[in-house]
Amino acid sequence: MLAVSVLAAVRGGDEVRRVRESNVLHEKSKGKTREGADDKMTSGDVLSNRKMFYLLKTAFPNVQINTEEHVDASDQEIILWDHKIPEDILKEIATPKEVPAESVTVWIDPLDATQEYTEDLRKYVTTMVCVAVNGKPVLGVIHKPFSEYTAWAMVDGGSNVKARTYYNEKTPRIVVSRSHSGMVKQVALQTFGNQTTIIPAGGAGYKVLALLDVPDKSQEKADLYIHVTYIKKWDICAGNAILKALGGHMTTLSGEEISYTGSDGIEGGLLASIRMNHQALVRKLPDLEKTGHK
Ligand SMILES: Nc1ncnc2c1ncn2[C@@H]1O[C@H](COP(=O)(O)O)[C@@H](OP(=O)(O)O)[C@H]1O
Ligand SMILES: [Mg+2]
Repeated sequence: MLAVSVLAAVRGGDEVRRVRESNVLHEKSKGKTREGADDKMTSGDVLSNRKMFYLLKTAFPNVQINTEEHVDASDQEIILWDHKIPEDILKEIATPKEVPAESVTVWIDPLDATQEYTEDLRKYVTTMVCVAVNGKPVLGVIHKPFSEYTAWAMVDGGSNVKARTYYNEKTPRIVVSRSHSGMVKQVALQTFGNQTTIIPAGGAGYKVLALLDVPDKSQEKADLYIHVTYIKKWDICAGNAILKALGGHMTTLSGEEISYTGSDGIEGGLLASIRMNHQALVRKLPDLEKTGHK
């Protein structure tokens, strides 16, 4: 499943790159977010979604797959998997685990940072696949199509990415949304003081990678990732799985674990950290309901 997830992220990424390079994006709005921003979609999102969905669906017909973009019921594409498992995965994952198909939920984000994609800010764009078992994130893949970099990890399995050696817990550099920010800057400065550096960036995948030891030159580094507005599970599940596999945490702002079954969205904001006392960070954050910062 990890091998198929990596392949799906890479193949989806090929579509994302091809559409961007053609300069014909067919940009549309799917509607508005709760905060009134355009919820955008392009041919890059749709074509990537189709490739990623059918690769996973053909290889694993019995698992629930939740994708950001709509898949037409009349479209019965079959995309075969060649059953090749890359060497690095074989080397890292010594003991595969079997789970019943009914316990699995797959979350596909065919193009994270669509807003930035339309602005041609390529470094923020990722494709992501996440596999949850009984709602718990287990496998995560984040792929950067314009750098051809892929990070993957499996909880209690292995990974091709690791944490950095140092994180600044006192005055952290905090990566936040540049296009769905809400009151995140105020919350961050109120919690950690005015010395704290805020790094606005696109994409939830990009922001999780900012916390890790990623060789890609276009990747900024941060110590924490905070989000305060509504967000969808395909945006965050892969990052959550990778952080968890590496000993980090992604929770709501009040420290609750996120369950990756059922509804598509989460209301309680996000706090992502690694090699820090996550619960102590949660205690430091203001209660957003009370302060009206939600
Ligand atoms: N308030 C909100 N409502 C809906 N989607 C949101 C959101 N805040 C963030 N997202 C989605 O989460 C992803 C990361 O957001 P950001 O770049 O602002 O940090 C983007 O996904 P997509 O690009 O896949 O749509 C964005 O659309
Ligand atoms: Mg998307």
